[in-house]
Order: sequence, then structure tokens, then C-alpha cells
Amino acid sequence: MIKVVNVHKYFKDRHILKDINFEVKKGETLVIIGGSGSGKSTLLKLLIGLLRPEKGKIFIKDEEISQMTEAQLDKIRLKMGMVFQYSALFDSMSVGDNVGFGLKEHGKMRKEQIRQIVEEKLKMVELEGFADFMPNELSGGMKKRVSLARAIAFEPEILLYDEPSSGLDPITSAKIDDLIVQMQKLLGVTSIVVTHDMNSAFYIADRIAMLYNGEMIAIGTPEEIKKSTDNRVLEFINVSKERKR
Ligand SMILES: Nc1ncnc2c1ncn2[C@@H]1O[C@H](COP(=O)(O)OP(=O)(O)OP(=O)(O)O)[C@@H](O)[C@H]1O
Repeated sequence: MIKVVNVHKYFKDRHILKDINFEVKKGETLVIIGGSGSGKSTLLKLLIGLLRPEKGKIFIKDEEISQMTEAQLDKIRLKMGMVFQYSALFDSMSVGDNVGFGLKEHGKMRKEQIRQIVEEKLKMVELEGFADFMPNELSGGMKKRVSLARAIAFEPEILLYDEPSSGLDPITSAKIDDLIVQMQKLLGVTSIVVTHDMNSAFYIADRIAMLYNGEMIAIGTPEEIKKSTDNRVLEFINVSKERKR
């Protein structure tokens, strides 16, 4: 479903991503971990075509996207939903209008049809009846769920999450984790999740990949990652799990 081959990304003369290679199979959830500045968000941006690699190829459903025009990318993006780190809702629009925004922009749907889809997606994230609320009337966790409802409005085959649990308390972030797993089960989506939260990573991942200074230094199942012999991986997962003093 997603294939990244020998990808390099530079910002000016800074080499940010170095020879990245991985594949994500249909229906799989890959979690990307790594320290601040290791290149996780940059990698997500490459996958939705917001950035282009200087070298290498990125395939989304067998189509190579790194050389595509904006119009071609727009078509591919319809197959992808993105949940942004800070929810990225439009504050001046109601929850319902936020969720239905893409449908209104892209689709040739009638108002009533959009309203139905919006309600259905809000129900999936347990926010039934919240369509008329404004974003500033919601908690951080609710905003994340609205963002997820918007991301699934087009029934994408791929979902990308940028730190879905950042800024949330442990109980709310566990709820978001359950929703991520549910999306995989109910919709069969292929997901890539960037997170700092190791509890969440081990819970939702089929496989975990670790970035370190722009290199992918490990990729494997949670069990394989736990058994890694690379100190950089062990240190990261242990430090992230519990801090000792
Ligand atoms: N548009 C940009 N222009 C120049 N440098 C950038 C740009 N975006 C990111 N960088 C740099 O690329 C590196 C990787 O950034 P990125 O945001 O991908 O890291 P990250 O792993 O997502 O970090 P965090 O966990 O803190 O969000 C950083 O050194 C950052 O300063």
C-alpha cells in the first residue's frame, strides 16, 4: 500500500532524512517513533506530498508520487486522511462543517448527503450530536476526535496520524488509541502513526520503526523492537516508558 525507497530529504544543506526504506502493507499499522527533530513529521509530509524528496521514490498504492503534479497529488490525497498534531480545525466553523469541509470542497454531494456522512463519522468517534458545537467548546481530546472524523469523511484507505495523543491526559489518549485500532478493524485502513508515547506505540502498532538523526535504525514488531540490541532503541523505549530519578 505504501512503499518508500531510498528516500533522502534535505533542507538547504541539512540532510534531514537519510536513505529511508520501508513498506506498509494493506491494513497494517506502522508506528514511527524517534526523538525530537529526528524527522518524523518530515516523513509524514513526504507521504502526503506536502514535501518532495531530493532523492528516492514514494509509492502510494503502486503510484509513484514524488514527481506528481499538484492535480495528480490531489487525487491521491483523496485516498488519504491526516490527523494533525494540533487537530487543525477551523475555529470559525462548527464541528459539522469541519468534518464535512472536504466533502463540500471536492464532492458533488447534496447538503443532506453531507449531513448524513458527517453524523455517521461523528458517531464513529463517539461525538454523535456534536455537529453544531464550535471547536472552542470542545476539550483537546474531543477536538482530536473531530479531526479523526474529518480524516475519515472520504473513507480513505490510508490514515496518517501526527502525534495523536500529544497534549492529552492518559485516559483520553488511551481512548484515542482505541479509536485508532477501531479504524483499522472497522474500515481496514492502513495507518502510519507518529508518536512519542511508547505505551500507545506498543498498543496500536503492528510494527514500529525508529528514526534517529534522520536514519531509520530499526523496524519490526513490538516484540522485535523490545528485544533490540541497539542501545539507541532500548534507551529510547525505556526512557519513554518510565523516567527514574
Ligand atoms: N520546513 C523546514 N525548513 C527547514 N528545516 C526544517 C523544516 N521542517 C523541519 N525542519 C528540520 O528538520 C528536522 C526534522 O524535523 P521534524 O519536524 O521532521 O522532526 P520530528 O521528529 O517530527 O520532531 P518533533 O518530535 O519535535 O515533532 C529538524 O531539525 C527541523 O528543524
